Amino acid sequence: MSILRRPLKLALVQLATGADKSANLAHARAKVIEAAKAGANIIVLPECFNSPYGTNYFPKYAEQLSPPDSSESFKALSAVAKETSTYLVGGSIPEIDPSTQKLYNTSLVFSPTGNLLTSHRKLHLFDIDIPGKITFKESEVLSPGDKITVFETEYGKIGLGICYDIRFPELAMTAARKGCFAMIYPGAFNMTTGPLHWSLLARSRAVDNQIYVALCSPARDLSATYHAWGHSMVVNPNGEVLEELEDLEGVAIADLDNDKLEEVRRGIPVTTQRRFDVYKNVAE
Ligand SMILES: NC(=O)CCC(=O)C(=O)O
Repeated sequence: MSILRRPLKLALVQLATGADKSANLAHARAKVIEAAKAGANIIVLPECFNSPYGTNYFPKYAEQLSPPDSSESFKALSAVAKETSTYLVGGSIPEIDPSTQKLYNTSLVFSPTGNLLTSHRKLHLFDIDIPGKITFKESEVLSPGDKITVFETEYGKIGLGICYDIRFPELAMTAARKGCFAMIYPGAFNMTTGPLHWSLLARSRAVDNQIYVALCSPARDLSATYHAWGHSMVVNPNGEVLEELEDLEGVAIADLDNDKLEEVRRGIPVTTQRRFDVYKNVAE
């Protein structure tokens, strides 16, 4: 059963990023502090918040995450989580595993004391080809993760995915069935699929599972090679958009509570009406 133990404020930082990693980290710190001052308890940064988004950038910006001291981004995220006493879902960064030399798109989550709570390597790589619109192949340089990520907070359990992961309902459903009250996705949709599917997918995952869903994008930068859709948003368990930004930098803050979760589940009790006796193995 998904439970949100007490009300919380969730902040999405739709960050303007550039090519200078240290400047991106400093800017992220300033915006996290701004969100914390506005009362946020859990703060989310976008996908690839410390680098431009593109397969040619991932190897150049990749950091080794172990030991933590070897990662500039790990240290910066941990420090600002501690400084603000907030949970910080640190968007994602390109990671290199020194033992295999494989690269990953990885999200780090920190507790209010600055300790690493969990990390998620993007499970489903963004490989698409829409002729005349967009071709992107993360798998040219990245490897996929191999686990579902759920982390515990004082508010309850939260599931974590990265961007393209939202297209796979099985991930959100598994997390919801493990008791998560929310799914959080740092993401960076584009100008083709953003208008088509960004909001639809967020609302679908929320309605499928009767949970909160949050998507956090970088701000749109038309001088970059990849134009992010923006539109960071928080959706409630009824599929209603609570907060949504446009394309520019900003911070969206939404109030989450358990009453809404319970009300929606009482009214339309799909969580208890599922027929797993009929569709017990969807992978067949
Ligand atoms: N960074 C991504 O995974 C982009 C996903 C995306 O744009 C989509 O349409 O899916």
